[in-house]
Amino acid sequence: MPKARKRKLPITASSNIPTSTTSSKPESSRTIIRQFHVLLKQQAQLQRLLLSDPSKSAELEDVERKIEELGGLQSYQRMSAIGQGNDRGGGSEKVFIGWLRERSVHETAGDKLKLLEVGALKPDNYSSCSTWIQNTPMDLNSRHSSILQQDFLLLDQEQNKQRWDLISLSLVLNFVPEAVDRGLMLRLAHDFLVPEGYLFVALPLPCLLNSRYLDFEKLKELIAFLGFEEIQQKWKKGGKMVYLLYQKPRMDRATEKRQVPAHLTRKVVIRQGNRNNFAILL
Ligand SMILES: C[S@@+](CC[C@H](N)C(=O)[O-])C[C@H]1O[C@@H](n2cnc3c(N)ncnc32)[C@H](O)[C@@H]1O
Repeated sequence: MPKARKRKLPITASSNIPTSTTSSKPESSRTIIRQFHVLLKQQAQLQRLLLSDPSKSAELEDVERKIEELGGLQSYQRMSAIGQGNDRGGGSEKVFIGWLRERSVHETAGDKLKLLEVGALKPDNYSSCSTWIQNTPMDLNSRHSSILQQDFLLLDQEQNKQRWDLISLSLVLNFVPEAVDRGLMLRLAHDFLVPEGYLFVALPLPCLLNSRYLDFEKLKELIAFLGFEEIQQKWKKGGKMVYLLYQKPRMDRATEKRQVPAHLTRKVVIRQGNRNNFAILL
Protein backbone atom coordinates (compact mmCIF):
# COMPACT_ATOMS: atom_id res chain seq x y z
CA MET A 1 0.00 0.00 0.00
CA PRO A 2 1.34 3.44 -0.82
CA LYS A 3 2.47 5.44 2.19
CA ALA A 4 0.31 8.40 3.18
CA ARG A 5 2.15 11.57 2.25
CA LYS A 6 2.52 14.59 4.45
CA ARG A 7 -0.12 17.03 3.28
CA LYS A 8 -0.94 20.62 3.94
CA LEU A 9 -4.46 21.65 4.80
CA PRO A 10 -6.06 22.41 1.46
CA ILE A 11 -7.04 25.86 2.52
CA THR A 12 -6.36 28.04 5.47
CA ALA A 13 -9.15 29.19 7.68
CA SER A 14 -9.96 32.84 7.98
CA SER A 15 -12.00 34.59 10.61
CA ASN A 16 -12.60 37.33 8.10
CA ILE A 17 -15.66 35.96 6.35
CA PRO A 18 -16.92 38.52 3.87
CA THR A 19 -20.57 39.41 3.92
CA SER A 20 -20.97 38.03 0.40
CA THR A 21 -20.68 34.51 1.83
CA THR A 22 -23.01 34.91 4.78
CA SER A 23 -26.27 34.32 2.93
CA SER A 24 -27.99 31.10 3.94
CA LYS A 25 -29.90 30.71 0.68
CA PRO A 26 -29.28 27.21 -0.73
CA GLU A 27 -28.36 28.57 -4.19
CA SER A 28 -25.71 30.87 -2.74
CA SER A 29 -24.32 28.02 -0.57
CA ARG A 30 -24.05 25.81 -3.62
CA THR A 31 -22.34 28.54 -5.65
CA ILE A 32 -19.74 29.12 -2.93
CA ILE A 33 -19.15 25.37 -2.54
CA ARG A 34 -18.65 25.00 -6.30
CA GLN A 35 -16.20 27.94 -6.32
CA PHE A 36 -14.29 26.34 -3.45
CA HIS A 37 -13.98 23.03 -5.27
CA VAL A 38 -12.60 24.75 -8.38
CA LEU A 39 -10.11 26.79 -6.34
CA LEU A 40 -8.99 23.81 -4.28
CA LYS A 41 -8.29 21.87 -7.42
CA GLN A 42 -6.30 24.74 -8.91
CA GLN A 43 -4.39 25.08 -5.65
CA ALA A 44 -3.44 21.39 -5.60
CA GLN A 45 -2.36 21.49 -9.26
CA LEU A 46 -0.25 24.60 -8.74
CA GLN A 47 1.34 23.20 -5.60
CA ARG A 48 2.40 20.19 -7.66
CA LEU A 49 3.68 22.30 -10.59
CA LEU A 50 5.57 24.61 -8.25
CA LEU A 51 7.92 21.76 -7.34
CA SER A 52 9.45 21.92 -10.83
CA ASP A 53 8.44 25.42 -11.95
CA PRO A 54 9.04 28.29 -9.45
CA SER A 55 7.28 30.74 -11.78
CA LYS A 56 3.95 29.24 -10.62
CA SER A 57 4.22 30.86 -7.20
CA ALA A 58 2.42 34.05 -8.25
CA GLU A 59 -0.48 32.05 -9.68
CA LEU A 60 -0.63 29.96 -6.51
CA GLU A 61 -0.70 33.07 -4.35
CA ASP A 62 -3.52 34.42 -6.48
CA VAL A 63 -5.59 31.26 -6.01
CA GLU A 64 -4.89 31.22 -2.27
CA ARG A 65 -5.93 34.85 -2.03
CA LYS A 66 -9.24 34.00 -3.73
CA ILE A 67 -9.76 31.13 -1.26
CA GLU A 68 -9.16 33.57 1.60
CA GLU A 69 -11.57 36.06 0.06
CA LEU A 70 -14.27 33.40 0.04
CA GLY A 71 -13.74 32.96 3.77
CA GLY A 72 -11.42 29.94 3.85
CA LEU A 73 -12.29 26.46 5.04
CA GLN A 74 -14.55 27.80 7.81
CA SER A 75 -16.81 29.46 5.29
CA TYR A 76 -16.87 26.34 3.10
CA GLN A 77 -17.85 24.22 6.09
CA ARG A 78 -20.56 26.67 7.10
CA MET A 79 -22.06 26.52 3.61
CA SER A 80 -21.89 22.72 3.69
CA ALA A 81 -23.55 22.64 7.11
CA ILE A 82 -26.38 24.76 5.71
CA GLY A 83 -26.80 22.20 2.94
CA GLN A 84 -26.87 19.48 5.61
CA GLY A 85 -29.60 21.11 7.68
CA ASN A 86 -32.87 19.24 8.21
CA ASP A 87 -34.77 22.01 6.49
CA ARG A 88 -32.78 21.26 3.32
CA GLY A 89 -33.50 17.51 3.25
CA GLY A 90 -31.38 16.33 6.14
CA GLY A 91 -27.92 14.84 6.41
CA SER A 92 -26.87 11.74 4.55
CA GLU A 93 -26.30 9.89 7.83
CA LYS A 94 -30.01 9.04 7.75
CA VAL A 95 -29.44 6.97 4.62
CA PHE A 96 -26.47 5.17 6.20
CA ILE A 97 -28.37 4.48 9.46
CA GLY A 98 -31.40 3.28 7.48
CA TRP A 99 -29.29 0.80 5.52
CA LEU A 100 -27.60 -0.51 8.67
CA ARG A 101 -30.98 -1.01 10.31
CA GLU A 102 -32.33 -2.79 7.23
CA ARG A 103 -29.46 -5.24 7.62
CA SER A 104 -30.31 -5.58 11.33
CA VAL A 105 -26.77 -4.48 12.16
CA HIS A 106 -28.13 -2.61 15.19
CA GLU A 107 -29.65 -5.82 16.59
CA THR A 108 -26.76 -8.19 15.99
CA ALA A 109 -23.90 -5.98 17.13
CA GLY A 110 -22.55 -7.17 20.49
CA ASP A 111 -20.46 -4.18 21.52
CA LYS A 112 -21.19 -0.73 20.13
CA LEU A 113 -20.05 -0.39 16.54
CA LYS A 114 -17.05 1.89 16.13
CA LEU A 115 -17.80 4.49 13.47
CA LEU A 116 -15.25 6.89 11.99
CA GLU A 117 -17.16 9.80 10.48
CA VAL A 118 -14.72 11.59 8.20
CA GLY A 119 -15.63 15.15 7.26
CA ALA A 120 -17.91 15.80 10.23
CA LEU A 121 -19.40 19.26 10.39
CA LYS A 122 -21.46 18.51 13.51
CA PRO A 123 -20.51 16.35 16.51
CA ASP A 124 -23.92 14.73 16.97
CA ASN A 125 -24.96 13.39 13.57
CA TYR A 126 -25.24 9.87 14.99
CA SER A 127 -26.60 10.74 18.46
CA SER A 128 -29.90 8.98 17.65
CA CYS A 129 -27.95 5.68 17.47
CA SER A 130 -25.79 6.14 20.54
CA THR A 131 -27.00 2.82 22.02
CA TRP A 132 -25.36 0.84 19.21
CA ILE A 133 -22.90 3.24 17.48
CA GLN A 134 -19.89 4.87 19.09
CA ASN A 135 -19.01 7.68 16.71
CA THR A 136 -15.64 9.36 16.27
CA PRO A 137 -16.31 12.50 14.21
CA MET A 138 -13.20 13.89 12.49
CA ASP A 139 -12.39 16.75 10.16
CA LEU A 140 -9.44 18.60 8.64
CA ASN A 141 -10.79 21.63 10.44
CA SER A 142 -12.75 20.85 13.60
CA ARG A 143 -15.73 23.12 14.29
CA HIS A 144 -16.41 21.64 17.73
CA SER A 145 -14.36 20.34 20.66
CA SER A 146 -15.88 16.85 20.18
CA ILE A 147 -14.73 16.68 16.53
CA LEU A 148 -11.21 15.37 16.17
CA GLN A 149 -9.06 17.66 14.01
CA GLN A 150 -7.22 15.25 11.77
CA ASP A 151 -6.45 14.56 8.12
CA PHE A 152 -7.81 11.09 7.39
CA LEU A 153 -5.03 10.54 4.84
CA LEU A 154 -2.43 11.04 7.55
CA LEU A 155 -3.91 8.67 10.13
CA ASP A 156 -1.43 6.17 11.51
CA GLN A 157 -1.91 3.15 9.28
CA GLU A 158 -0.75 0.52 11.78
CA GLN A 159 -2.86 1.88 14.63
CA ASN A 160 -5.96 2.09 12.47
CA LYS A 161 -5.67 -1.22 10.66
CA GLN A 162 -8.96 -3.12 11.13
CA ARG A 163 -9.90 -0.73 13.91
CA TRP A 164 -13.27 0.50 12.64
CA ASP A 165 -16.61 -1.28 12.08
CA LEU A 166 -18.04 1.59 10.05
CA ILE A 167 -16.51 4.46 8.06
CA SER A 168 -18.44 7.34 6.54
CA LEU A 169 -17.09 9.42 3.65
CA SER A 170 -20.07 11.65 3.04
CA LEU A 171 -19.29 14.41 0.52
CA VAL A 172 -15.61 14.03 1.35
CA LEU A 173 -14.12 12.37 -1.76
CA ASN A 174 -15.35 15.25 -3.91
CA PHE A 175 -13.68 17.72 -1.54
CA VAL A 176 -10.27 16.04 -1.94
CA PRO A 177 -8.57 17.87 -4.83
CA GLU A 178 -6.35 15.11 -6.24
CA ALA A 179 -7.73 11.98 -7.92
CA VAL A 180 -4.95 9.79 -6.47
CA ASP A 181 -5.71 11.00 -2.95
CA ARG A 182 -9.36 10.01 -3.46
CA GLY A 183 -8.16 6.55 -4.43
CA LEU A 184 -5.87 6.47 -1.40
CA MET A 185 -8.79 7.45 0.80
CA LEU A 186 -10.82 4.45 -0.39
CA ARG A 187 -7.81 2.17 -0.03
CA LEU A 188 -7.18 3.33 3.53
CA ALA A 189 -10.87 2.99 4.37
CA HIS A 190 -10.62 -0.64 3.27
CA ASP A 191 -7.53 -1.26 5.40
CA PHE A 192 -9.02 0.47 8.43
CA LEU A 193 -12.27 -1.55 8.42
CA VAL A 194 -12.71 -4.84 10.19
CA PRO A 195 -13.77 -7.79 8.01
CA GLU A 196 -17.52 -7.37 7.29
CA GLY A 197 -17.22 -3.66 8.13
CA TYR A 198 -19.19 -1.09 6.11
CA LEU A 199 -18.05 1.94 4.13
CA PHE A 200 -20.65 4.59 3.36
CA VAL A 201 -19.92 7.00 0.50
CA ALA A 202 -22.03 9.99 -0.55
CA LEU A 203 -21.18 11.99 -3.66
CA PRO A 204 -22.84 14.66 -5.77
CA LEU A 205 -24.56 12.69 -8.54
CA PRO A 206 -22.74 14.48 -11.41
CA CYS A 207 -19.47 12.93 -10.14
CA LEU A 208 -20.76 9.65 -11.60
CA LEU A 209 -23.42 10.68 -14.12
CA ASN A 210 -21.58 13.45 -15.88
CA SER A 211 -17.87 12.92 -15.46
CA ARG A 212 -15.51 12.53 -18.37
CA TYR A 213 -13.55 9.91 -16.44
CA LEU A 214 -15.85 8.12 -14.01
CA ASP A 215 -19.19 6.34 -14.15
CA PHE A 216 -20.99 3.75 -12.04
CA GLU A 217 -19.33 0.89 -13.84
CA LYS A 218 -15.79 2.18 -13.44
CA LEU A 219 -16.33 3.01 -9.78
CA LYS A 220 -17.67 -0.51 -9.24
CA GLU A 221 -14.57 -1.96 -10.88
CA LEU A 222 -12.27 0.23 -8.81
CA ILE A 223 -14.06 -0.56 -5.57
CA ALA A 224 -14.05 -4.30 -6.36
CA PHE A 225 -10.31 -4.13 -7.03
CA LEU A 226 -9.83 -2.67 -3.55
CA GLY A 227 -11.72 -5.64 -2.15
CA PHE A 228 -15.14 -4.16 -1.37
CA GLU A 229 -18.55 -5.53 -2.31
CA GLU A 230 -21.23 -3.04 -3.28
CA ILE A 231 -24.26 -3.63 -1.06
CA GLN A 232 -26.55 -0.68 -1.77
CA GLN A 233 -26.81 2.30 -4.04
CA LYS A 234 -29.40 5.07 -3.98
CA TRP A 235 -29.97 7.91 -6.41
CA LYS A 236 -32.70 9.18 -8.63
CA LYS A 237 -32.82 10.73 -12.06
CA GLY A 238 -32.66 14.50 -11.73
CA GLY A 239 -31.48 14.11 -8.11
CA LYS A 240 -28.41 15.76 -6.61
CA MET A 241 -26.83 12.95 -4.61
CA VAL A 242 -25.75 9.36 -4.89
CA TYR A 243 -25.34 7.19 -1.79
CA LEU A 244 -23.35 3.97 -1.80
CA LEU A 245 -22.81 1.25 0.77
CA TYR A 246 -19.84 -1.10 0.52
CA GLN A 247 -18.84 -4.03 2.68
CA LYS A 248 -15.42 -5.50 3.25
CA PRO A 249 -15.86 -9.26 2.87
CA ARG A 250 -15.00 -11.66 5.66
CA MET A 251 -12.24 -13.15 3.50
CA ASP A 252 -10.08 -10.22 2.46
CA ARG A 253 -8.83 -10.62 -1.10
CA ALA A 254 -7.15 -7.20 -1.12
CA THR A 255 -4.36 -8.34 1.17
CA GLU A 256 -3.00 -10.31 -1.81
CA LYS A 257 -0.39 -8.24 -3.65
CA ARG A 258 -2.10 -7.58 -6.97
CA GLN A 259 -1.03 -5.25 -9.77
CA VAL A 260 -3.48 -2.37 -10.25
CA PRO A 261 -4.90 -2.51 -13.82
CA ALA A 262 -3.38 0.38 -15.82
CA HIS A 263 -6.76 1.95 -16.69
CA LEU A 264 -7.47 2.43 -12.96
CA THR A 265 -4.23 4.37 -12.49
CA ARG A 266 -4.73 7.04 -15.15
CA LYS A 267 -7.53 9.22 -16.46
CA VAL A 268 -9.23 7.55 -19.41
CA VAL A 269 -11.98 9.47 -21.22
CA ILE A 270 -15.18 7.41 -21.14
CA ARG A 271 -17.61 10.14 -22.23
CA GLN A 272 -17.03 13.06 -24.60
CA GLY A 273 -18.68 16.48 -24.54
CA ASN A 274 -19.39 19.05 -21.89
CA ARG A 275 -18.52 17.05 -18.76
CA ASN A 276 -16.89 17.53 -15.40
CA ASN A 277 -13.40 16.12 -14.65
CA PHE A 278 -14.12 14.19 -11.47
CA ALA A 279 -11.89 11.11 -11.25
CA ILE A 280 -10.65 8.59 -8.71
CA LEU A 281 -7.30 6.92 -9.42
CA LEU A 282 -5.48 4.07 -7.72
C1 LIG B 1 -18.78 19.00 2.17
S1 LIG B 1 -18.12 18.76 3.75
C2 LIG B 1 -19.05 17.29 4.14
C3 LIG B 1 -19.86 17.41 5.33
C4 LIG B 1 -20.74 16.26 5.74
N1 LIG B 1 -19.99 15.04 5.89
C5 LIG B 1 -21.89 16.10 4.77
O1 LIG B 1 -22.12 14.97 4.30
O2 LIG B 1 -22.60 17.07 4.50
C6 LIG B 1 -16.54 18.06 3.48
C7 LIG B 1 -15.72 18.00 4.75
O3 LIG B 1 -14.72 17.02 4.57
C8 LIG B 1 -13.57 17.45 5.25
N2 LIG B 1 -12.40 16.72 4.71
C9 LIG B 1 -11.95 16.73 3.44
N3 LIG B 1 -10.83 16.00 3.31
C10 LIG B 1 -10.58 15.50 4.54
C11 LIG B 1 -9.55 14.68 5.06
N4 LIG B 1 -8.55 14.26 4.29
N5 LIG B 1 -9.59 14.36 6.37
C12 LIG B 1 -10.57 14.82 7.17
N6 LIG B 1 -11.58 15.61 6.74
C13 LIG B 1 -11.59 15.95 5.44
C14 LIG B 1 -13.54 18.95 4.95
O4 LIG B 1 -12.75 19.66 5.87
C15 LIG B 1 -15.01 19.32 5.03
O5 LIG B 1 -15.37 19.79 6.30
